[in-house]
Amino acid sequence: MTPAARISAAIEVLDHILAGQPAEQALLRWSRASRFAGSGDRAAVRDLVFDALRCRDSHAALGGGLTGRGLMIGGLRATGRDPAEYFTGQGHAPAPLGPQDNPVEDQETLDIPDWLRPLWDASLRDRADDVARLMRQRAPIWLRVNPIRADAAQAVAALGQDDITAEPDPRLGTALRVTANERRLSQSRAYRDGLVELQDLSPQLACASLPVAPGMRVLDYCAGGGGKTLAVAGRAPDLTLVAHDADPARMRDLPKRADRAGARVRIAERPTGSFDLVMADVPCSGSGTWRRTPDSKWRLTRSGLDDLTALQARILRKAAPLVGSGGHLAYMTCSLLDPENGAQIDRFLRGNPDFRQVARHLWTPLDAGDGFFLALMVRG
Ligand SMILES: C[S@@+](CC[C@H](N)C(=O)[O-])C[C@H]1O[C@@H](n2cnc3c(N)ncnc32)[C@H](O)[C@@H]1O
Repeated sequence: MTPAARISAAIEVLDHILAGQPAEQALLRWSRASRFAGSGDRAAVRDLVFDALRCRDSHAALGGGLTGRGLMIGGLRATGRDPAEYFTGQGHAPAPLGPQDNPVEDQETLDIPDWLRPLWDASLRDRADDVARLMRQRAPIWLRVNPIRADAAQAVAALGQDDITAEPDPRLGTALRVTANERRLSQSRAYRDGLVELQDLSPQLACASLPVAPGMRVLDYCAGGGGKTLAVAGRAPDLTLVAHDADPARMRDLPKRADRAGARVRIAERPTGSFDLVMADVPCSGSGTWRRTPDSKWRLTRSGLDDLTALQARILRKAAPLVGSGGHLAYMTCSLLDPENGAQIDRFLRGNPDFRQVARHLWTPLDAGDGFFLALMVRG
């Protein structure tokens, strides 16, 4: 496909997304209907669509309006290119520019939804504008080296065999930042043999800070695919690791992932007893990961956020009794919003005087990874 034909395809996909279709579904639908598109075309169209969604309002203003066409025109102007070179109407290129495609005046925006802006500012304070600006960019790809299988140098060498380059991060010995050929990861030997897992830097830093010691009983109360379970698995020997999720189907791949990683994990539908560490990586707005899933930025609503905070409070109520005396409760979100983070934990601590907070941290993209929140509490 020519660059102009890719733009036409992105316009079509974006129009479906703007009409309410989730981004992944709209892309899949387009790719199924476009057998002529090769893997390079599919990746390029995906990038165009996600770049546009990250900067939805500012690109719409630059491109004459909130349509797929407006987003593509605005995106070209934002990067200093002349849309007229692509919008020629020839072949599969979009129709030539007209007066309706002129920029709209006075649309100053940092691409945070209007209703959310006050909450965003209150949550991030003096970092609010800088974090909003970073949310308009692509996120770097991070890997976690699995210490059960390899050290960082061995993992880098194994990735190199598949021409994937990655650099260790000075902040954490197990964190690698991928610098080339990230799309080869899932087929690489290093990944297939469990030397590395895809995991953003911020949750890696959070998991590395948890109190984990040999022989401990650890419960991952919201295990999902097991990203946090496996991050803890490599931290100490002889752990009893139990994974739970209200939706067991979410843990379907966990046994296979654990095998690949060389970790022993027991799945529990109804966890009982007491644990030295209970992790609650709760469902959240995902506002810390909006660089990777930019359509969710525009889908979040006030009532959706209220539903999430109520669910988070219920999960905390259920997880807390499973923490043994002297044990820890680690509450985590990939959100940057205070109602899901600090305010949630303040309310929990007020209602549960047997818990005391020992650490609280909010990572933001200013730290290079996604937005991520951790509150660590001890019981008794
Ligand atoms: C943010 S995801 C977890 C991601 C996972 N920890 C990881 O690292 O891959 C939140 C998970 O909480 C689960 N969940 C939702 N409600 C729950 C509840 N009441 N109790 C336990 N888990 C719940 C969801 O099914 C979802 O898998």
